[in-house]
Amino acid sequence: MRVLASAPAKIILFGEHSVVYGKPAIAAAINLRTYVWAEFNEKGAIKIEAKDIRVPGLTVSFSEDEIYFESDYGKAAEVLSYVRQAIELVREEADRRDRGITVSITSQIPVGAGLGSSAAVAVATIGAVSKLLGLELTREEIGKLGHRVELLVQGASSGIDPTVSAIGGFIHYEKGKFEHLPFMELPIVVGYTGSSGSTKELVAMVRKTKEEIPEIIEPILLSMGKVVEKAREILLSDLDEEVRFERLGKLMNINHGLLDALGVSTKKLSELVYAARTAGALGAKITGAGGGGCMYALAPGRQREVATAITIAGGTPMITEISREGLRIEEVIP
Ligand SMILES: Nc1ncnc2c1ncn2[C@@H]1O[C@H](COP(=O)(O)OP(=O)(O)OP(=O)(O)O)[C@@H](O)[C@H]1O
Ligand SMILES: C[C@@](O)(CCO)CC(=O)[O-]
Ligand SMILES: [Mg+2]
Repeated sequence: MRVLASAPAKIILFGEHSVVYGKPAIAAAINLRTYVWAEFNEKGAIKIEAKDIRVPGLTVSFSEDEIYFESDYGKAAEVLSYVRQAIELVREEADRRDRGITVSITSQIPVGAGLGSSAAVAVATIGAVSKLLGLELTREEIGKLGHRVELLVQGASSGIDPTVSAIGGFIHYEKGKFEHLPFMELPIVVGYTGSSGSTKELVAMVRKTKEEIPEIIEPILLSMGKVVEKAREILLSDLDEEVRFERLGKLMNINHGLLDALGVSTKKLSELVYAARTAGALGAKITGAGGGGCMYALAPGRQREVATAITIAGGTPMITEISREGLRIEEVIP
């Protein structure tokens, strides 16, 4: 039997980092996907084929049943740890720790770019392997297992990324609980700096600063939570679209400033943010963990101009759409 599952990337509209400390956040699944094939192998081992993963300084290539690391083994093992943990967790849930499983991954999501590649690969792997082992899990349960994978690998995770990747759509998330927000098309442009940041390292860096100067960092996290609550209120209001976008844009700019204060922006991210605002975006901010990766801009009627400004500033614009669908079982071959 072979199973193909896929799971989407996400953007965090408001509340990254503060969500790790129990504050709310708002996120949406987007139309870039990671695909995972899962099948049994007779060797009782876990085998991972990650055909197109690109991590600076590391090349991993694979043959039928061997994995070659063209750099140090430690780094390669670390890169594949989300997938390995996802498989191990599902084998445990199914009480089939002995079962040999081969997974093969292809992905459209840039890695370490703030678009939730770690959550998408974990969720798609859990989806494919659980189906293979005959476990009946809901999307919500798969999101929770994805959260456990992120906790095991990163040490800290709010769970928002695996939740939105598993269930799809547009959500408000707080302390493991989510609420679907009304589906709406937002006129946004995502700008990719081309460089990556490690969520594990950025979350650890914020924690260290918080421990050093809690009297300064805690009020920032509190403000971020308030920005999210205000954004939710605006999204659920019946305000006129123009006013609504203008207010959301202002909140995005405040949220970006607060993230910058936490130290997770970079020169390039800020350049793309300011280029977008200058080209007429109502708001622009980092999305995801930062340290490189992506920003996004809200630009009703100005998406083309903002995309051009991002290109001129040295970034790669992506016009993305919100994906209603989360985890999908694409194919089951008996
Ligand atoms: N296609 C893939 N195959 C295998 N592992 C992957 C793949 N895509 C991502 N990963 C794993 O996820 C890691 C990147 O996750 P990380 O959380 O640091 O960034 P992200 O999820 O892309 O961004 P963010 O968490 O800010 O949304 C990679 O180093 C690798 O371990
Ligand atoms: C930085 C962070 O808040 C979002 C990463 O997309 C981490 C998390 O919520 O687990
Ligand atoms: Mg991640």
